[in-house]
Amino acid sequence: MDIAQLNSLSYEDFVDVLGNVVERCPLVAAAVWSGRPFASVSELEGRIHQFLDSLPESGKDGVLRCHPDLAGRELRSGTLTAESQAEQRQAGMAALAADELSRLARLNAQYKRRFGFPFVVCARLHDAAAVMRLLAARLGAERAAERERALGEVKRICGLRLIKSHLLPVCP
Ligand SMILES: NC(=O)NC1=NC(=O)NC1=O
Repeated sequence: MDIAQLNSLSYEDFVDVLGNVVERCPLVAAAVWSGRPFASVSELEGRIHQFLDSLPESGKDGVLRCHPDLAGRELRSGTLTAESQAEQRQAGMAALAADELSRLARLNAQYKRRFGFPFVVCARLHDAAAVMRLLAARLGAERAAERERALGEVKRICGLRLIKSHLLPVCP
């Protein structure tokens, strides 16, 4: 699908196509539909970023809270979205040893207690060791800075999902 076809979609079809570029937040696609026609998918991506940045802190926290834990119960129960499933598997989350799994679960729980939202990273860009290192390092961050850092990861995940949907050129 090219940008002209995207611009011609009803908001229902637009949300069908783009509803999960931000994990479990179809509101984002539904909101940016108002901004069509987009000159390019990069412009669309920019509108998504603007929408996310415009949210109040509670809204940003809400977006983050829609993200499933890495190697969490949803990966184990097979209830992840297709995108998350592929991303987490690529980062080696389905192949962790028992001790790595329990360390990750402990760090995730510690992170959630501290920040009130889950640790979010663009899993496709890291392997399991890097994920652990990032999580341990970010535990010490200040809350407002960590919220922005996590939202940056949501934007990276969104960009890769736009590429996967053949909408965003590989080298934007
Ligand atoms: N908590 C997370 O970071 N989750 C995820 N990151 C991804 O890239 N895919 C996920 O499901």
